[in-house]
Amino acid sequence: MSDIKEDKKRKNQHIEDVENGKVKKHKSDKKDKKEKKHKKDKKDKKEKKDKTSKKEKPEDLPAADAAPVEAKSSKKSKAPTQDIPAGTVYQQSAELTAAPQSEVDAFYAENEVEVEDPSKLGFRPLLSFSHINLDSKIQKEISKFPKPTPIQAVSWPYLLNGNDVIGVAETGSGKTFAFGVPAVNNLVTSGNKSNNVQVLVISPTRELASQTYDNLVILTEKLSINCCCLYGGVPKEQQRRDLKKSQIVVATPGRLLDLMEEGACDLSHVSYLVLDEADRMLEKGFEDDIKKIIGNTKSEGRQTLMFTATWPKEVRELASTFMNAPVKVSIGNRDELSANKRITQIVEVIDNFKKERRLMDLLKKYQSGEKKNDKVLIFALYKKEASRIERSLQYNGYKVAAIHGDLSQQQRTSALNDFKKGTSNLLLATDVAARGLDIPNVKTVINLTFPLTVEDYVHRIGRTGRAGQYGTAHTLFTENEKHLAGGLVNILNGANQPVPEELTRFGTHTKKKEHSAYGAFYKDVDITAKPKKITFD
Ligand SMILES: Nc1ncnc2c1ncn2[C@@H]1O[C@H](COP(=O)(O)OP(=O)(O)OP(=O)(O)O)[C@@H](O)[C@H]1O
Repeated sequence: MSDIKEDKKRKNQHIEDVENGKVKKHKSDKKDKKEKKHKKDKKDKKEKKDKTSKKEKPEDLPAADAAPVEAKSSKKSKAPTQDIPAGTVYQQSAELTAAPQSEVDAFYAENEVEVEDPSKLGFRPLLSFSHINLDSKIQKEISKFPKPTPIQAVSWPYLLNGNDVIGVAETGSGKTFAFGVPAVNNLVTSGNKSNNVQVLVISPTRELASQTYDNLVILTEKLSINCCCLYGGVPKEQQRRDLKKSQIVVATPGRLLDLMEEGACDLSHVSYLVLDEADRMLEKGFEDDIKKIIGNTKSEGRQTLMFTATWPKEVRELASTFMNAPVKVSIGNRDELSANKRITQIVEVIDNFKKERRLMDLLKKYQSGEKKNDKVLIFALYKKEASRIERSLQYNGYKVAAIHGDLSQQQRTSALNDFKKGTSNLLLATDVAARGLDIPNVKTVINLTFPLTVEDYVHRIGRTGRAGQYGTAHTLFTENEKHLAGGLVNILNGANQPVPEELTRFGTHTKKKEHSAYGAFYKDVDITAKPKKITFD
C-alpha cells in the first residue's frame, strides 16, 4: 500500500477523543464483548502464569532466575539489608554490600524511595557508579554524570537481574537511561551477535521516540550494536533498511504496526520491551495497538518495563496483564499524582477571552530585560489555537517556533531543533510536546490553555525543572476547566505551592476519569463528532 494511502487509512482511524465528558463514549455491544474477552484473556493468562513455576531464560538476553510467581509482598519493603538470595544473575558489588545500613536507609528516606519487590531480592540502591560493573564503554558514558539518579540507582540492579520493572519517578529524573543502560548492557553481555530486534522501546510521540533513540545511540555508537527509530510522517524506505540490521528499535506504535503488517519488522526475538510514558501508552481504547505489538514479541521470558512520571490507578490492572511479577520502584511518593517540586507553580484564574492579552503580559514578565534570552515554552491545547497564537506572536515581533499536529514532521523537527539550539527561545506547542521532551534550560512553561487531564499538566510543567534544575510554570485557568480544579489543587498542595482562592471556588472534588484523556494527540474537537480511535503516529 502506498505511504499516502496507508497514512490516509491511519488518519481515518484517528480518534478525536473528546475529554471531560463533553462527548460521552457509548459502550457498544462490541465494546462489551471486547471487555468480556479482555477479562477472560486475563483470567486465562493468570491461570497460565500460576502454572509456570519457572521463567525460562530468553536466549537473547540474560534474565533473572525465576521470580516465584506466587510471591506477593503485602507491604512496601524497607531499605534492603545485606542478605540477597543466592543464584541471582545480578551480583551486588562487595563495596555496596559493605556500605553501612544507615547510608542505605538515608538514601531511601531522602529520596522517598518505595520498592514493591514480590521476589524479595532486596537489591541495594547504587549509591555511586562504582557500585555497578557495566561494560566499560557504557560505564564511561554514564559516569559523565556525578552519580546515578534515584530511579537509576534503585531500578538498575533489578533490570540487570532480568526482572520486570515498573519505574515511576518525577519528570526530568533520568528515566531514559534508567531503562536504556540495562537494555544496552544486557545486549552486550548476552554476546548475541544476531541482527534480530531484541530490544523494543515504544514511545507515544515522534519527537520523544527520536530523542530516546539519540540517547541510546550515545550508549551504542562505540559498541557493535545498531539502533533504529520508526515513526510516522516520514518515508518508510530508510526505516525498512535500518530494521534489517538493528538489535534495538525505538518506535511509535502507528508506524511500528504498519511495518509489522507488511512483514518488514519481526518482533519475535524481542526479549526486552519498554513502554515509555507507560500510562499514556495504556490509555483506554488504545490497548489493542499495544496488545498487538506485545503479542508479537517473545511470550516466554520477555523482560517488560514500564516507565513514567504519572501512574494513575486506571492503567495498573491492564499493565499487570503484560508483566511477570514486576518490581515496582517509585521515587518521591508517586502513588498520589505529584509534580516535580523544583518547579514554582503559579496558577491564575482568568476569563477565557482575556487569555491571549494576558499571554503578551507574561512574555514581557518572563522573556524581557535580563531574561530576554530565557527559553519559554507555551502550551496551547488545540491545533487551530496554536496556529492562531503563532501568527499573533509573529505579528508582535516574536521569533516563535511551533509544534502541532497540522505541521509536517519536517516542520515539527526543525522547530524543536531551533528551540533546543536557541535559534528561537520561544516554542509554542500542543500536547504532542507535553511528555518526555528533554529540552535543556527551559526556564518557564506557560499553560495558555489548561490540558485535558491533570496528568498532562504534570508532564507539561515537567519540561522545566529537569535534571535537578529549577523552573517556573505559569498557568491560565478558566471556567472551562473547572472540573479539573480539585486535581490541580491537590497537585499544588502536594508541591507546597500557593493555591489561589479563586481556584478553590470551583470546588475541590477530584473528578474520577470516566475515560482516560489523551492529550498528546488531541486534535481540534468537533463536539458533535462520534469518538473514533486515535492511533499514535
Ligand atoms: N545520572 C544522571 N545524573 C544527572 N543527569 C542525568 C542522569 N541521567 C540522565 N540525566 C539527564 O537528565 C535529563 C532528564 O533525563 P530524561 O529525559 O531521561 O528524564 P525523564 O525522567 O525521562 O523525564 P520525563 O518524565 O519528562 O520523560 C537528561 O538531560 C539526561 O541527560
